[in-house]
Amino acid sequence: AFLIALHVFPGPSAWSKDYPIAEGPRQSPINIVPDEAVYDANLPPISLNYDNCTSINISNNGHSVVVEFDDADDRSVIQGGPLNNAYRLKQFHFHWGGKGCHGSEHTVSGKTYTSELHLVHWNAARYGSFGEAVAASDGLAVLGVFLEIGDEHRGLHKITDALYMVKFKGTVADFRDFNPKCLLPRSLGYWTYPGSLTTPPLYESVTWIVLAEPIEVSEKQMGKFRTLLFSGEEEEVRKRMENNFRPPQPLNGRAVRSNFQ
Ligand SMILES: NS(=O)(=O)c1ccc(C(=O)NCc2c(F)c(F)c(F)c(F)c2F)cc1
Ligand SMILES: [Zn+2]
Repeated sequence: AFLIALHVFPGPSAWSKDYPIAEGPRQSPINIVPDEAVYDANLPPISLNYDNCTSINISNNGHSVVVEFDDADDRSVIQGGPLNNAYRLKQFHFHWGGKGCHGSEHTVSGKTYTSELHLVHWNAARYGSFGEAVAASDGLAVLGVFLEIGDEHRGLHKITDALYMVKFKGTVADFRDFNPKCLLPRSLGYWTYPGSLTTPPLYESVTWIVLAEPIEVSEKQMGKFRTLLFSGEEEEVRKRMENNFRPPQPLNGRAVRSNFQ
């Protein structure tokens, strides 16, 4: 049964067969070791300008739940930090576990969090579309935010209350006027390193910016993520969407820098 499972829905360990870059030099996620991170006093703060962002929809793509934004102009961008120009917000999505405290993609000295939010931005100063930027070494900037179990998160409610509309793979629903700024922790202290997409095609095109301070969400809110399904409405076998995270990959000598001591 295990071998059938591996064949039917190949997990991360099987990706290198179809995507040899899975064993490339700058893969993500990684285990971040704060004591080995290089404090870089020249790293400016991250600047997020989401005030005029336009969310469009929320969808279940069979891997995660994704909120897409209108990226036709520079209305919502991230800049500063390790970035040489403004990167446009395209979408955000989450990775999470089953019950318990694993589920994040990045780990911190081996510690896993219950979930990880990824805000995906692309370099519109240099590339004409997300599809073009996604394969370029400086094409993407992903802001990672850890989620840990604690008090209920008021900003997350709008998302968890919409999940019932996108239970099945391939479902999409309107999702307007959501500003992801409410999902950020108080501090924007971060680690940054050159990495990749954490799902196929695993392109090594991501400047990762991982915030050190987690946000708190309740077990009840996380439970709603686990009511999503990997499977489509027509499939007879229902597979709960959980554990959609890739484990940490070799650092291969990359420097992880921090803007805090
Ligand atoms: N977990 S993460 O590292 O933050 C991550 C971020 C974005 C994507 C993504 O956009 N995939 C779909 C996708 C592609 F993978 C493409 F290569 C492409 F050209 C697309 F247009 C596209 F939507 C995958 C993983
Ligand atoms: Zn992700």
